[in-house]
Amino acid sequence: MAYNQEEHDQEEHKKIQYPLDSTCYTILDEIGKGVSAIVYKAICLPMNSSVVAIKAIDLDQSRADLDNIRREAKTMSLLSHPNILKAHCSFTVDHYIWVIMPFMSAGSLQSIISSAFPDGLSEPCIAIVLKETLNALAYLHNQGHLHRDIKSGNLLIDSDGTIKLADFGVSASIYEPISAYGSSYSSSSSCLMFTDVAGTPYWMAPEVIHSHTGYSFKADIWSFGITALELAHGRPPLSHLPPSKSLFMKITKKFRFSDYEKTRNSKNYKKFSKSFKDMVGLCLDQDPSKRPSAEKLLKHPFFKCSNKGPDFLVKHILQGLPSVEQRFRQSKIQRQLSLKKSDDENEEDPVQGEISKQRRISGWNFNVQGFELVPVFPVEKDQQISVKQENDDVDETEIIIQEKELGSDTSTISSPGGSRQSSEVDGAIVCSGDRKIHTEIGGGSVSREVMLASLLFLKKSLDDQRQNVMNLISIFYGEHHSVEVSRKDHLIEVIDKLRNELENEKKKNCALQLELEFLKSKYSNE
Ligand SMILES: Nc1ncnc2c1ncn2[C@@H]1O[C@H](COP(=O)(O)OP(=O)(O)OP(=O)(O)O)[C@@H](O)[C@H]1O
Repeated sequence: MAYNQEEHDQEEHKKIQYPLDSTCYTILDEIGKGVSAIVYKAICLPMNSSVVAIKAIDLDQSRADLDNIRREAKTMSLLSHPNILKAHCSFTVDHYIWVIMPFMSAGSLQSIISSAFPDGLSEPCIAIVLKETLNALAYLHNQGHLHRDIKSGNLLIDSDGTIKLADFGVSASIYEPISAYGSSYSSSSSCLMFTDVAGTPYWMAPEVIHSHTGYSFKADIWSFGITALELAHGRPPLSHLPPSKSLFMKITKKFRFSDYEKTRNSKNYKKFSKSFKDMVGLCLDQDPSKRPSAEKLLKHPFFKCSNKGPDFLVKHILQGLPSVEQRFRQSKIQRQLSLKKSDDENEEDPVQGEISKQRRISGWNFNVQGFELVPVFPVEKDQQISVKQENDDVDETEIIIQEKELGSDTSTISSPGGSRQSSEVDGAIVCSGDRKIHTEIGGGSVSREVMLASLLFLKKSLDDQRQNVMNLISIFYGEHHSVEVSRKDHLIEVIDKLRNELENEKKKNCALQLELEFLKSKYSNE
C-alpha cells in the first residue's frame, strides 16, 4: 500500500494527548540502557493501561545535554512518518526527563543481533530493514534534517515487523538558527555544512571526523552503509580495533567493502550478492558528493528486487525470539559476569594492578558506552593486526597497526606495496600523572588530521569533565549550608576558576599544535 503523507498527518492529528504526570504511569521493566538514559516498559493508567516505553534521561549526568534533549523532543514533535518513531510527550520528573514513546515490542535491531544473530541477518531481511530505514531517511533529508546517529541500535522493530528510526538526540536541522549549534555549521556555495563532531565512532563518516570542510546529508548515507555491514556481519567494520584507531584508519586510508571482507576469518565468512556489495560500496565512498542521496538509493537494484514485507521479518527474525526485557536481563547478567571475570583476573595478580596504576598513558580510546576518552596503557607484548587491502592500480597495500613493547608505544600505518596511499602515522598523545601533555614522535611524519581528530576528542572529554566537576561542586555545596559565602557567589567563583583552567588547557592545546607544526616541518624537511 502506497504511503500517503496527508492521511498520515490527519491520523497523527487525531492522536490523544498522553498525561504529563509521572503518577499516571507504572513502570513494568527495564528494557534498555543508552549513554545517558534508561529505557523502561511501562503502562499508562488513564489510557486503558496501554503499554508505552519511557526513556528516562538523567539530567545530572554531564552528557545529558539539555540542548540535545530539547532538540530531540522538538525534532520528534515536528516529524511525521510511518518509519520514524514519534514520542507521545515528554516532561521532567525530578532530575530526569521522561520521554513517553510507543513501545516497539521487539526492541532495537542491535539488541536482536547481539542476542540472537551474532553473525548477522540474512540478505532478504537486511533488504527489508534497510529499505524501511531509507524511507525514513529520505523523508528526514527532504525536511532538512540530518539524523547523525544512524546505526542498528537506533532502528526499532515492532511485533508486526514494522521498522522505525529512533533517537534524535544528536540530529540537526539545516533550517535552525546557527546559535542552536554554537557556531557548528557554515554555509558553503552549494549547501549548508555542519562542522561539529557528532555520532558514534564506528558509524561516523570520515568527513565528520576531520571536518574542516564540514559535512551534510551524505554523512547519514555513510552511516547507513556501515549499518548495512553491521546488519550483515553482526558488528560494524573495524570494531575489532579500539574506536580511536578505527577513526585513524578512516581518515588516513580509503575503506572499501572488499577490505572488510578480508578481515573476516574464514569460519564466519558470508557471501553476499553483487547488488548488496555495490549498494554498500556506493554509500561508503570517501567522497561525500559521490554517495547517492537516500531517494536515489531507494531506486538501487538491491531494494528494487526486494518485494518482501514486514511479515517476512516476523517469520525469520521475531518468531521464537525472547522478549526485549528478557534479552536485556540476559545481557545485563553477561556484562556482570565479564566484569567479575576481569576483577578476578586483577585480584589473582595484585602486582599487575599496581603496575598498571603506575604506567604512563600511551594514548586515548574513545569509549562508545561512556561517550568519553579513556586512557590507554601500552600493551605488554607485541600485538599486530593486519588488514590487507586490494588496490585498483597498485598490486597490494598492507596496513599494519602495531603496538610495541612497553615504553615504545606507536601506532603505525604503513603501505609497503603502494606509493599512492603511503601516508605514515607514527605518533601518540602522552598524558602523564601531572596532566602535562606532550607529543612523542617515533621517527615518522605526523599526520595533522590524526592529531586534530585526537585533540577534538580530547577537548570534548575536557568539556565533559568540566561539566562533571561543576555538577559535583553544586551537589556537595548544597549540602553544607553552614558555609557563609552564598551559593551563587561560590558558583561564580568556581566558574571563574574553571574558565581559567579552560583557558590554560586551550593555551596548552595551542602550544601542542605549534609543536606539531614545527616537528612536522622538521621531519618533512629531513
Ligand atoms: N520505544 C522503544 N520501544 C522498545 N524498546 C526500546 C525503545 N526505545 C529504546 N528501546 C530499547 O532500549 C535500548 C536503549 O535505547 P537508547 O535509545 O537509550 O540507547 P541506544 O540508542 O541503544 O544508545 P545511544 O545512547 O548510544 O543512542 C535500545 O537498544 C532498545 O532495545
